[in-house]
Amino acid sequence: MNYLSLPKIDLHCHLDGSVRPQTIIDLAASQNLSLPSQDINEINALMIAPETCPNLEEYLMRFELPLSVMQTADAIERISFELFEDAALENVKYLEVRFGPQLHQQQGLSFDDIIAAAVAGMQRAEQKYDIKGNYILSILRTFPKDNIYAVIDAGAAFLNKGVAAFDLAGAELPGFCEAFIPYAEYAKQKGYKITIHAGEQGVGQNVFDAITLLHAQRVGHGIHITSHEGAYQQVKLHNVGLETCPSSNIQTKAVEVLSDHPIKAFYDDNLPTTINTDNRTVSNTTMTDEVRKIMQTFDLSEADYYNIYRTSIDQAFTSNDVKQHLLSFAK
Ligand SMILES: O=c1[nH]cnc2c1ncn2[C@@H]1O[C@H](CO)[C@@H](O)[C@H]1O
Ligand SMILES: [Zn+2]
Repeated sequence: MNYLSLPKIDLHCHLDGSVRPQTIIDLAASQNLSLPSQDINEINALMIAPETCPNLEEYLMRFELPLSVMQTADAIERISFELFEDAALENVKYLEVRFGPQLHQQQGLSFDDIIAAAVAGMQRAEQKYDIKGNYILSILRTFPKDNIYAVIDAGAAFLNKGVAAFDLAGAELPGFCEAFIPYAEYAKQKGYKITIHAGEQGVGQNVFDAITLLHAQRVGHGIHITSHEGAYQQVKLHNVGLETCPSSNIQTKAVEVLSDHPIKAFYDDNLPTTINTDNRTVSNTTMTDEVRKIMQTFDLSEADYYNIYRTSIDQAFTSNDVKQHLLSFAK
């Protein structure tokens, strides 16, 4: 099977976790920032999370270095373009990228500038390559909540013009959802779609809460629904898309080894299961690698792959026109 040439869809990919190492070196030089090293291999090693981190927090430390160079509009535009370019060159036909606008204000950029730059980079790539995309705005769960409405308001101007959805990311504690009910409600009213990181490090109850309290239409990872019958049934009942990210799930110890990943059981039980990268640099992966790993580990056929591809189309936060275009690549 030629995994590179398969048409692919990535619904869960973080901008700051997918920066090219060489771009970090270039941007640090042009921004007069000092780096721990100028050697591309050492920069790469600093950004790639170990094969198994003790926990999600250890994994999340890898984002500091890329974020240090992502504090200007030009840098964000470039990194956004390059991510869509990298994906297009491996036949990703549709890509939803998420990032946290709150993480890009170290030099005073406004939320509007930050979101506009990310969208502009995506649109430049859409002109050049056969790829379409949308942005998802991630709120950091561990950050002060005082500017969440401002992020939602700034992003609302880009809805249907490059921004599609609202997300919660960062460290996952049991019971985190309740504190975010008013923000998810507000985002929904403004017209955002909703996806929430849940059931990754935290308990299955978080997935149940994300669906029932925060209107999640998809969940990031969702692994721990395996040990929570109520959450499992909610996913099934409401056709909630499971954005699984196999390599990342091993690194953060959401699962021990790939053969233990519940993705095949989810697929066999007709849950809306998708394959995604999470972080191309931090997880040292590509969509081609993720698809290959899952297909080989679980002995999936080409027909199985296209079932998953069609589920990704169904779950994508995009227009019917784009969905029709994506279906044209399906077998
Ligand atoms: O797998 C993950 N689980 C939870 N949070 C994550 C994951 N990957 C990245 N981020 C967080 O999302 C922020 C915005 O992109 C990143 O800076 C990182 O803190
Ligand atoms: Zn993620």
